[in-house]
Amino acid sequence: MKIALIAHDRKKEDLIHFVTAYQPILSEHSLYATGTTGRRIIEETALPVTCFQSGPLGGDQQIGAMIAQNQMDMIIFFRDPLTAQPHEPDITALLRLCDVYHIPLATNMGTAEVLLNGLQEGLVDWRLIRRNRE
Ligand SMILES: O=C(CO)COP(=O)(O)O
Repeated sequence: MKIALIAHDRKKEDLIHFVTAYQPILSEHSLYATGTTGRRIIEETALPVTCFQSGPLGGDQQIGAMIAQNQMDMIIFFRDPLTAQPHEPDITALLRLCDVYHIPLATNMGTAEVLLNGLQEGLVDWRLIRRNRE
């Protein structure tokens, strides 16, 4: 499964803790991330991550493009709801594409845990069928 990991600056620490805790599950999948988030994960875990541009420089849009091409299966995006982001339109566009293409999306740790446990249980296997059909 192709999973994108994204965190705003004040949520990066939370994401590192989450990724560390769920490393056994995440290591079975292909991981993608916006630039700074991805580099932090690579530095602090043993997981391989394909890094896109930093979010404000187009990383959210690159992940959105993968969704539009049916090449992304899940988004874990720890947003900071208390800080204005210069690239807010890109963030909104990414979340919108998740809804357009029915891509499972978690924007906080509670939901992310449910998603990864569901992934383990096979609840997202329909994505593989859908991705391989096109
Ligand atoms: O801004 C982001 C998502 O909108 C995250 O980008 P970075 O991972 O480069 O910090």
